[in-house]
Amino acid sequence: MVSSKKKVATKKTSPSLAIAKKKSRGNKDVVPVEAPIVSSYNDQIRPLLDTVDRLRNLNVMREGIHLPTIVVVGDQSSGKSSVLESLAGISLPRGQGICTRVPLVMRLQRSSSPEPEIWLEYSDKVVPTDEEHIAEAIRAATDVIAGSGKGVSEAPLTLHVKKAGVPDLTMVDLPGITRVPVNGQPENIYEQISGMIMEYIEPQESIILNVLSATVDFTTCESIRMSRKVDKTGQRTLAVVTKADMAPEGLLQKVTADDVSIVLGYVCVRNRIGEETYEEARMQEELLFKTHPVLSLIDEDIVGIPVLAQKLMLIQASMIARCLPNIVRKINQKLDTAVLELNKLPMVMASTGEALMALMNIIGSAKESLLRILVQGDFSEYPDDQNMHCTARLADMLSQFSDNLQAKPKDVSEFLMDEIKILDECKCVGLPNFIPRSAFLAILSQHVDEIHDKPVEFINKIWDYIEDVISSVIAKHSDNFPQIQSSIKRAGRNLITKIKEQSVNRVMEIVEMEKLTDYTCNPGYMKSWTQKTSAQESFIDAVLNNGNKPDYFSVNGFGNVKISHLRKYHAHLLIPAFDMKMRITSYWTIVLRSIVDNLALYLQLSVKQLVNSQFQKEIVAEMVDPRDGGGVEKMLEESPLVASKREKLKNSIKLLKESKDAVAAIVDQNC
Ligand SMILES: Nc1nc2c(ncn2[C@@H]2O[C@H](COP(=O)(O)OP(=O)(O)OP(=O)(O)O)[C@@H](O)[C@H]2O)c(=O)[nH]1
Repeated sequence: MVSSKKKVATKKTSPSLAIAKKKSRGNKDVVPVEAPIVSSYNDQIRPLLDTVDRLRNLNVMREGIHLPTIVVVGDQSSGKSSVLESLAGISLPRGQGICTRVPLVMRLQRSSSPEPEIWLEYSDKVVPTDEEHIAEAIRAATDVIAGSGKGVSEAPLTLHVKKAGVPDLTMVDLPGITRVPVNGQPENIYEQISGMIMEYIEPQESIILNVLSATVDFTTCESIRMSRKVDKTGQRTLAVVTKADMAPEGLLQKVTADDVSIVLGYVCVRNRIGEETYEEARMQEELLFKTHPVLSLIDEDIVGIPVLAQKLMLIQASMIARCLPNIVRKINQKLDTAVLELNKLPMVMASTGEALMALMNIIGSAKESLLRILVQGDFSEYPDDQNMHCTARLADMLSQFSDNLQAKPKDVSEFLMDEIKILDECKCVGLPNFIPRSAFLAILSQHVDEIHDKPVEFINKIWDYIEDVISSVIAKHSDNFPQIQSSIKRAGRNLITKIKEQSVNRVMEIVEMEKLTDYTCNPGYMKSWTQKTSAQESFIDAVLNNGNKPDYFSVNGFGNVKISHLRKYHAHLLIPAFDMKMRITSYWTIVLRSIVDNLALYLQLSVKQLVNSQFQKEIVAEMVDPRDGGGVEKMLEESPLVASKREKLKNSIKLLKESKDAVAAIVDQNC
């Protein structure tokens, strides 16, 4: 009967992940008496599995190294736990509704002992159990981890099964995906479960065992949607179709059509039902696929738990062989980085002298950094942080200030009126064509008052910026001494406050000086004044003599200005007013430039002084100040942060070294 059966379904396994050997359905001997994953255990594969197992034992995943793992996913009640049970020949919690509420890592290990050893591990606890009580023990452990309700938890539970007839195969069973929370489940149950599933199936090293119930349309399965997100082409997805007995019609078409693109292929199974023993269940499965009028048409290479078991073993072995070189590389890389980081941590200091030395080193290296970024324009230490490219940022700020200072102010009064008013107030008995110096100084003072705040604002902004820079440089260089960071930063802040005060005074002096004296040796002044004043005669003519009485007149450097309001003034007031306007305009341009120049030079000088001497002095003074509990002494106590960092790094190094040893044999063999 078997030989006459038409084989229709084709297998889609990739050549590297070849399927298990065929078995005759007529031969009753193939029904396993123990767990089904037995038979051909390849001696070449065994060392690979052992290596990964050792790495898993060492918990190398803690270091962010993913190991090849079979991850079982499926919609709720699709039969995930039943499949695992069938594979391992043990009872797991099964039923309607959510049973698996935490990631269950199932580690099957072949053992030569006739007595199975079974134990659970979770939250540093080891709970021995036996075949009859596994389900109960898992339920109890799940309640401890995820609470007794219906909630889920990300903390894994590991079930070790050391038993004759099972190979080293590690699978992770995850909670079934549910869209709608059932009674007592949190509202975000879907997000919680799907997040957990994604975390397990995302690594390229994971093999996705997608459990699909024959009773549903595969294209609507949430687990398919999720696995396709991380494995678009289905290269690392294998589908197990459960409940073949419940929905035999159309199953053949479903697995043949492969609407959901599963490259590693499908295996249709019938799990244990009710109180059947595993032996009975396997026999029933065998019988079902052999005799059922529809199911018997499916290719025998893709039906039954024994086929699934063989297939998984080969897929896992092949995945391990493929991933191991990369795992070895990652272990070495992570080990190197951890050793380097540990070496960078400061020594534990035994005396004040050592602490002082360490402090001087911090100050010295911070000072060097500041010198490079603030004075020399060398930002190689911070290539990607533009804020720390200080000379450029300071130049930007200066040029912005210069533009802002020299921006033409909006004229509040009409053309020449300020000058006329001041001249009128400064008039005295004397010849009319002399401009009183007091009038010129008065108008100059008016101009200075208008811009007075800008240089002060600028200098404050500059020091605020430098304070930020100093603070990040200090933080970087004292990273290993968090216990003194606040004192050093305080010293930096105090220093900037002092410098700011001095600078503001200095800047105000620079500005005030401009009020008192009108002086420049800049030839540009005479040139500009001569140019501007040459239009004086025609201007006066347009205001006073032009019969057309024009309302506007074009003045060089001012554009078309209104002149109609000036007709009521006498020429002996208009002429000096025009002259004074041209003088003050020519002079003011020079004053503004000189303010910018002075500030720029002053800034350079103060930054240099800050870095070269004040910085070091201020920090040392702060750190040895006994009022503050002696900052240097604080360095003797290792900060808890560094201590825990040191501990963590040491643990990582130990684990990575052990992992390196664990893979060494395999690496040597393959070299
Ligand atoms: N008839 C039949 N019933 C099955 C088969 N596989 C599983 N079941 C039943 O389907 C129900 C759900 O199976 P489980 O194995 O608990 O499903 P699960 O996906 O682990 O469930 P959750 O972890 O709660 O999402 C149980 O009552 C099983 O007995 C099968 O092949 N045939």
